[in-house]
Amino acid sequence: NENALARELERIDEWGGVDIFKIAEISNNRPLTCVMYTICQKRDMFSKFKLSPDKFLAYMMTLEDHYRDIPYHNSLHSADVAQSVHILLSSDALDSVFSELEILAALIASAMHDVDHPGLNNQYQCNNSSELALMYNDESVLENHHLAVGFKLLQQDQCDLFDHFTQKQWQSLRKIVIDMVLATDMSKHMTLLASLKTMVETKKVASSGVLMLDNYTDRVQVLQNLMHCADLSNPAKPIEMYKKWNERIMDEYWMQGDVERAAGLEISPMCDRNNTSVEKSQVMFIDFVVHPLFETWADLVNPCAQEVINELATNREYYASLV
Ligand SMILES: CC(=O)CCCOc1nc(Oc2ccc3c(c2)CO[B-]3(O)O)c(Cl)cc1C#N
Ligand SMILES: [Mg+2]
Ligand SMILES: [Zn+2]
Repeated sequence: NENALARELERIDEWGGVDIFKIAEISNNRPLTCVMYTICQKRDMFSKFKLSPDKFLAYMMTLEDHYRDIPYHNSLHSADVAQSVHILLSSDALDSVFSELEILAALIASAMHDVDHPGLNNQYQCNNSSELALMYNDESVLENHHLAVGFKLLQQDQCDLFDHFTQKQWQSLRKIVIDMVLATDMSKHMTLLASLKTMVETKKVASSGVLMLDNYTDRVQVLQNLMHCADLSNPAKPIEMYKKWNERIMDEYWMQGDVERAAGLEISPMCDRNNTSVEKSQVMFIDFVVHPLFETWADLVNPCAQEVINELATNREYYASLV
């Protein structure tokens, strides 16, 4: 079934072009390793950075093994985010805006960004004074954990993908990955979106139509918002995929609610299986979070994201019609 896998991965450059669920089925449940290997091959990363394919595969499989077998935050989701990041990075408005190292860092960040997610969110970690909340002082608890695990695994001998990098290359890659994964903490959403809006208002565009980003702060802000868009891209994908992702996130949220109810804790938003309207939650999530973010992103890379905005609007109407 290698050629079945190759065929399924052919449309990896298209938004919604790849059925991650099918990739998981035909790859013996290695969607993250397959998607990351394919993307890095297509972007010629192995020769650009002299990456060892063996170490790359060893690291990706180890990273994939450290995603838990939970309904949503498993390696399917990180494979999906990696593919979405790959496509968003290919927007014409971002053509040759980011260096190859920044692109590599963005891809590594997407693969790493939810590793070892316990299926119990930051609110639960803090309310429950968990080991992780204690470790990270209630600040972006899970996101700090994803990074710590992701980088720790890199240190294993057979996985040490960047051991030949110069100090400068390694420090640059590490800082971008940290800044991008920390930005996936939803408590940072409003700040991130505000910075994106400011950037859109003051954006400098070259005559060729590509964005002019002349300092690290601006560059990393675009990468952080790009990653955040990819992380929240389910509602902007073909409806059949969106519905599957939605079932999975609700299963995970309801499992958390069951744990909170049993522990006598206040049940987190959307986590009470006895009184959550799935459809209403999605309409609100799109109206208050996803659409404002994608609309601003579309303004930044105008007109590249128009098709994505249309898909999001169609999907919003689908759920609104069921409310
Ligand atoms: C059908 C979907 O659209 C599922 C996307 C996630 O659905 C939500 N996610 C939310 O917040 C997070 C967004 C990103 C992430 C996390 C939480 C933890 O790890 B992660 O980086 O994947 C909030 Cl507040 C609401 C919904 C809803 N519905
Ligand atoms: Mg996360
Ligand atoms: Zn995520």
